[in-house]
Amino acid sequence: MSQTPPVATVRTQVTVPLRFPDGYATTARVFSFNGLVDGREHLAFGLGDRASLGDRASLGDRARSQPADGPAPLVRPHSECLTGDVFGSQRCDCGPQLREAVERIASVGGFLLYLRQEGRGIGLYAKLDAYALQDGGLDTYEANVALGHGEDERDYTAAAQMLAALGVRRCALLTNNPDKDEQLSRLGVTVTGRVPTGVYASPTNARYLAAKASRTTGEPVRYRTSTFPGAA
Ligand SMILES: Nc1nc2c(ncn2[C@@H]2O[C@H](COP(=O)(O)OP(=O)(O)OP(=O)(O)O)[C@@H](O)[C@H]2O)c(=O)[nH]1
Ligand SMILES: [Zn+2]
Repeated sequence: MSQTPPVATVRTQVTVPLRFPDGYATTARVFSFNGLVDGREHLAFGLGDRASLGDRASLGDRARSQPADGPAPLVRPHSECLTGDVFGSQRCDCGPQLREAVERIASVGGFLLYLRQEGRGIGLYAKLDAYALQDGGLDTYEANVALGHGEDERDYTAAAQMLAALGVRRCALLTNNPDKDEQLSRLGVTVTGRVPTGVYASPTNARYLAAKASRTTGEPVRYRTSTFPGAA
C-alpha cells in the first residue's frame, strides 16, 4: 500500500561546477530542503537538463508542466560513504559508482540524491566498528547485527520527500538495489524502470560485493566490472 510522506520544500538551490580527479567536469544544480523527516542534511544534485532550471524558490511550475508521458528523469539515491566517496576506499565500490552516476545522469537529465545514511544507516563510527569485525571474519551484514544494528537500516522516506519537492513523481532508478525501488514505490514514487549501475570489483572489496549480491538478489556476485568510459 502506498504511503504519502510529509511535504518537504526546496530551501535553497545553487549552481555548482563539478570537476572530478579524472578531469570529468559538469555543472550541478544543488538543492537543500526544509521539512525532511529525519532532519538530516540530504542534498539533491540536478544534472543535465535539470542543472539549468531557473533560480526560483520552487521548481513546481516547470516540473509539473512536463507531460506525464515525457521521459522520466534518471535518479540515483546514493547513500553517503565518506571513506569510499571522498577518500577512494577500496573496501567498497561507492566512489566509482558515484562518479559513474554523475556522468550518466548528466547525459540524460535527472537527479543524484546524496543521502546522509552512512554505513547503510548505522553511521560512520559504527561502520568502522563493523569493518573491524569483518577483519575478524564476519560479512558486512553479520557485522552490523553483531553490533546490535539491523543488516540495513536505511529508510528512503526523505528521498521520496525530496523527489516530491522537486516535482518528480516518476523516475527511472540508477541502482542495483531492489530495496530502493520497493521503498520508493511504496512511498508513492512511480518507478518506470531500473538502470543497473556498474560493479567495480577489486581484490580488497570482493567480500563486500559478494555479501551484497547474495543479500540483495539472492544470487552470487557476478564480477561485472563496468565498461563505463569515465570510471576507474
Ligand atoms: N554497515 C556497513 N555499511 C557499509 C559497508 N560498506 C559500505 N557500506 C555503506 O553502504 C552504503 C552503500 O550505499 P549505495 O552506494 O547507496 O549502494 P547500495 O545500497 O549498495 O546499492 P546500489 O544502488 O546498487 O549501489 C553506504 O552508506 C556505505 O557507507 C560495510 O561494510 N558495513
Ligand atoms: Zn562505500
